[in-house]
Amino acid sequence: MKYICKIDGKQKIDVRNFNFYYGNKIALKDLNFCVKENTILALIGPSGSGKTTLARCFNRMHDLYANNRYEGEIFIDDTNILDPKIDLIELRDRVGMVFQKPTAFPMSIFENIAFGLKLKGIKNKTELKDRVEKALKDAALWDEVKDRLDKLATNLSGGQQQRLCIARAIAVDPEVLVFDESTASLDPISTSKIEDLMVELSKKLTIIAVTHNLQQAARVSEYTLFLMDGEVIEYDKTNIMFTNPKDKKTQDYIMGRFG
Ligand SMILES: Nc1ncnc2c1ncn2[C@@H]1O[C@H](COP(=O)(O)OP(=O)(O)OP(=O)(O)O)[C@@H](O)[C@H]1O
Repeated sequence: MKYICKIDGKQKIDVRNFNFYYGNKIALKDLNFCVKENTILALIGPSGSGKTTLARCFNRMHDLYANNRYEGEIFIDDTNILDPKIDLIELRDRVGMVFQKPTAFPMSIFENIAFGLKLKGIKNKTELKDRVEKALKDAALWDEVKDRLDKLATNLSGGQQQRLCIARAIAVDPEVLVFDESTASLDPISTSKIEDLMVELSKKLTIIAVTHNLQQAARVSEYTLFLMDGEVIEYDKTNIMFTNPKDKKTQDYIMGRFG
């Protein structure tokens, strides 16, 4: 696979000669591509193609299991995040993740957001309050929860909990935000709110969004990367890929012939 970097803007992420293994099993093969800054890249592909595996490489989540192995390089700006010397806590502040299932912690709405800030060593009450408020505003949740910040977050609706997870992720000022099927368990109205939020957030940070929903990829992303069997089959501007896919496999997938 040749190196793909035909973005029309500043590059934020650069993936080079990258392979990923679960034990002896190779799950991502010879990935070479870059991601434009302050935009949304959609990762699409059939079930088992490696989308989640790739998403989890950007903040080294796979390090939780000893048999997982990365090869090659992933640069975020000038830092190779696969360098063994990298501080993983710092990396996970730079690269936030929002998962498929909303995961509010069983504590108050305020504490859900303050949690990560306190871990970063922020103790000043006024600063905590201001940053929690800003994160909730940026996640378009503030108006719905401002009068009940001390109430249990797990009582919020699924869509609200997902926006709470986004608020928690953005509270620590990440540069990159990875959404892994983050609207898959939500109703259409909540999905639409999250999509609007993704587009708004992408003005300030770089978003990678795994999705099975091709309409969603078409609605929100500027670029799309199509994966199959752990390989990049095609990478292009979304409007080009969806109207004029070059590879037969991409055409078949987009036409709903498999996956
Ligand atoms: N922990 C693991 N150990 C071994 N193999 C795994 C593990 N997790 C995923 N895989 C394998 O890696 C490949 C890629 O899986 P991955 O979950 O990344 O695909 P995906 O495109 O996200 O699929 P889906 O759309 O169904 O979520 C699959 O063959 C899967 O079986």
